[in-house]
Amino acid sequence: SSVRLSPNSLATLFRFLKEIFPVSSSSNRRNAFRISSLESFSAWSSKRCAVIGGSGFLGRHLVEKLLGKGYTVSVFDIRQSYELPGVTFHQGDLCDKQALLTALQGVSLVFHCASPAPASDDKALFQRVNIQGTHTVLQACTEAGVQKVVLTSSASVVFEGTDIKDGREDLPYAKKPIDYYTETKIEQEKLVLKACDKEKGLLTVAIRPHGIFGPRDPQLVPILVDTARRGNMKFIIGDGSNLVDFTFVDNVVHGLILSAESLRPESPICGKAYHITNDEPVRFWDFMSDILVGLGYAAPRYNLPYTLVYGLALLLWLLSLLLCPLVAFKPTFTPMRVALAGKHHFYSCSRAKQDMGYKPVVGLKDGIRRTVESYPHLRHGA
Ligand SMILES: NC(=O)C1=CN([C@@H]2O[C@H](COP(=O)(O)OP(=O)(O)OC[C@H]3O[C@@H](n4cnc5c(N)ncnc54)[C@H](OP(=O)(O)O)[C@@H]3O)[C@@H](O)[C@H]2O)C=CC1
Ligand SMILES: CC(C)CCC[C@@H](C)[C@H]1CC[C@H]2C3=C(CC[C@]12C)[C@@]1(C)CCC(=O)C[C@@H]1CC3
Repeated sequence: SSVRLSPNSLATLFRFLKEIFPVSSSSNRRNAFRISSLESFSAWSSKRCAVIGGSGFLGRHLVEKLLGKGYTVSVFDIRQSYELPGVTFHQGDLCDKQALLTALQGVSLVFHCASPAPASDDKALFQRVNIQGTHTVLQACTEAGVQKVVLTSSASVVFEGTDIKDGREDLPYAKKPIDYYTETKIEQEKLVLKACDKEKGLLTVAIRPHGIFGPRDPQLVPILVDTARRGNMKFIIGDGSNLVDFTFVDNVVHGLILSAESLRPESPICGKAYHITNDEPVRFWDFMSDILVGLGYAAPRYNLPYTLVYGLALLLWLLSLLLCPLVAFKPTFTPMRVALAGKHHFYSCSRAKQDMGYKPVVGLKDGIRRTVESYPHLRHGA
């Protein structure tokens, strides 16, 4: 195995030597001599990673799993939401290259999981963070001598609001993305995949999860419960037969780590995108009902025609735009949510199964149960 020299490699080597040759007991010294080749240096440094967006929902689950697998983790995020032994926090904006460079010292693997929340409708913010910011992340990775970048993209990059059944990765990117979030996730994925360059020693891959749920998820369950508490979860949009992928967070984490560990110059995954889901498409409204009933709320019962609800959502959204200088209101049923609730959108994971041996580690039923149990404060009557 080879070690690529980078502007940071001397500092990294120095830290490595300090770690394996501490001034200490004779048993430590014996250990130090056991790990004395360049190969072990390479193995050591490949266990040092950074999680950009590590304070977020997915990022934190990823950090916890990485620690359990013996990685040393640096978190880079605009906010610090927790503390954990073994994790170094670097608070900063990913558009700030200098701040990133500090966090990437000695790191060989970067997971990029940061994005503004999809519910925000701030075009400029999405462009700045997801496009310019990702460009800055890639520049910083190159300068810091990072060898692998794993992006959390989204299966939505191919979703235009019309049915997708068993969609594969070769579907074209959405020509009319449903919102700014999706529009900028497309550009972000393109940037990261294009940056894959074996000659320069930077390998990249994009993981595309869909509908992530699990403990501490800040959007799916809280939005659902909020809608139910306001008495608006009585209706099923469309006939209720549309199949959708929801992905338990542990499966996304598994896919991310698997891809990082499979990412080598000779691997077929370099510069490619991979769908990672639970691989168990489910009726959208059955999934919502399972969560609602699990938390003590009634399941939606009355069907409404899709086009009627979509039209109303569009009208409300336009009104909210027109009236925003006078009254600030955010409709629950945005056109994007209506499309996600009323259309088929499920994806094939066969590429991930074939190229990296992906298999979900937690089934849907189990994932739902664990999620419901993790929200005692959102139970009906709590
Ligand atoms: N949740 C889902 O269903 C899906 C998510 N994804 C992708 O997975 C990734 C993680 O999503 P998720 O965990 O749900 O999102 P979260 O919002 O929980 O996590 C994202 C984290 O990134 C931080 N962040 C935002 N902007 C910046 C910035 N400029 N610099 C540094 N950090 C920043 C956020 O801080 P703050 O909260 O303060 O903004 C947050 O801590 C995202 O890339 C998302 O696009 C893909 C498919 C589905
Ligand atoms: C009010 C109800 C009709 C729907 C409530 C649930 C929704 C909040 C969620 C159902 C599908 C989810 C989803 C995402 C966010 C939360 C939902 C809309 C994403 C847009 C998150 C970011 C992505 O990359 C794609 C996701 C698709 C599914």
